[in-house]
Amino acid sequence: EFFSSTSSLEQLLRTEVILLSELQNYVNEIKEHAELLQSEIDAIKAEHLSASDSIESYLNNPVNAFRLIKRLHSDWETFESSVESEASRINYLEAIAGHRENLSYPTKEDFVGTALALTRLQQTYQLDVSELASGMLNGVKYGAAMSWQDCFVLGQHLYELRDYNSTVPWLQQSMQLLAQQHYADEAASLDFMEAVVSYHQAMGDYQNALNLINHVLSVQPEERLHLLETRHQLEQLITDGVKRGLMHEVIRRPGDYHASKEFELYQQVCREELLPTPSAQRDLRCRLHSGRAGEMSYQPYKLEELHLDPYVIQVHDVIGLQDTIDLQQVARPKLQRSQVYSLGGNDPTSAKFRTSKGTSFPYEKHATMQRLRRHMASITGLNMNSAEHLQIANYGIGGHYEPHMDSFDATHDYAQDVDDTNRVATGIFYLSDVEAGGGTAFPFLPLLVTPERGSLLFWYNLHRSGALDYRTKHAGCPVLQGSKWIANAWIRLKGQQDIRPCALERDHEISLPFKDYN
Ligand SMILES: O=C(O)CCC(=O)C(=O)O
Ligand SMILES: [Fe+2]
Repeated sequence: EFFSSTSSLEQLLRTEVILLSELQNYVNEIKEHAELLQSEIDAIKAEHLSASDSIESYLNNPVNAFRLIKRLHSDWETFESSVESEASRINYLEAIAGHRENLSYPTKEDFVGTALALTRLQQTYQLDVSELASGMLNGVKYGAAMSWQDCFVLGQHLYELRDYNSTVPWLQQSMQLLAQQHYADEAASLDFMEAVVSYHQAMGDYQNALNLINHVLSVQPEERLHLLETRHQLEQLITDGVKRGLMHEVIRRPGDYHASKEFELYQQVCREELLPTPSAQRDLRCRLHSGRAGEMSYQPYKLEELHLDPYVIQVHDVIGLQDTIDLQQVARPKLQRSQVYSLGGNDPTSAKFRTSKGTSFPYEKHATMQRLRRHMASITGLNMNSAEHLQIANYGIGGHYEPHMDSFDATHDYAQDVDDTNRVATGIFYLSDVEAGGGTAFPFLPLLVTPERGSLLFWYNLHRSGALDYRTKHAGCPVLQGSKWIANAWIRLKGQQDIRPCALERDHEISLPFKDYN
């Protein structure tokens, strides 16, 4: 599976480079073959030219007569068979068949994944489909433009997924691009547009159906009279304000998280529409923190408070560029599609709401990881003996992790867990910058943390009483541009009793309203 991380997409690019060179070989060979045939054609043409002066005297020459007969008797057959058994074609097809076995190819799941990722980006960041299709983001050109076929295939796919609201703008964009092609006025293009009219009609998107019919009729008013009837019906439906069709039939399931208030908050935080209030920011400080004595204290940490209650900090320049590169390098060959613990079950599975690739290591495995552990210990003062393995993850374009708690609720089966206590705190080392999107969002605070290479984001998931602090629900916003690398350090409660003593008073009420916010 390739779509979920940038690292594995590189393999697909390699596949394409090889396929391209095979195709180039094939083209070179057929060009050579074509040149050979051309020289034969030229020779025969020259012969015909000399014959054209006087056909009779030409044919009266026994040599010419022999040559004509010989050509038609055997040469033309040779041409035919040389076309028929063109070695280059066979070589090409054989080479490609061989590559099918050995090279990396995307699967249907990859295709679905990228299509979903594109619409996720479009929806989360409310991108303009025509801008996105033209390879622009916020007015900046970031990539190649999509063709009308690209947009159509994407729209068709979303249609199959019954995401009609996402289908509409892509089909609309596809038809607009088609109308700009030099072959737009040809019958085949207009037939295609007519077919797309039926899609819009079926969805109940009458306005786009009508616009498209009007366009087709404006190009071929005489030939497409059969559309007048449909046009009339559509106009009637629009005037009557009829709401019918697939778009209106999808019933929002009551538990549809993507339609919830919480999810809307999350998306607003990702878009930076929802920012911390000035009063929440007033008491925040940046300070130098010398860290726990005896640990990595040769240089004070640059600690920035992001939120006081719950306590969230970002510590800048904790590890160097080379460390982040090392960790990516070590993780790269081991990346697997990230798993999540699904509700009710303790078996991890891959899910649409978390698309990234990850792998984990015991800290002892690598000197850089041991350094991360000592930094964590020094900065937080917590006992790292109860830390889980370091988890390194990579998100590709559109990669995200929807809002979740890192700590476990009452359904967690500790009997199946190597550790028997909850995750008291989370540390995220950012191993890369992200060019656009991909922030860590806390919808309830509200807070968006920008990934900054070498920095550490840290917060407590639990109240001092040990109860879950629901305000720390957080998410990885979709990556809009770039490749996001993080290393997660989860610290368990065991062994922290003297460091962060349990509060005796009930301190968790404050976060209860966020428990089932939705
Ligand atoms: O990617 C992020 O910014 C957050 C990741 C996260 O929350 C997790 O892996 O548990
Ligand atoms: Fe998390």
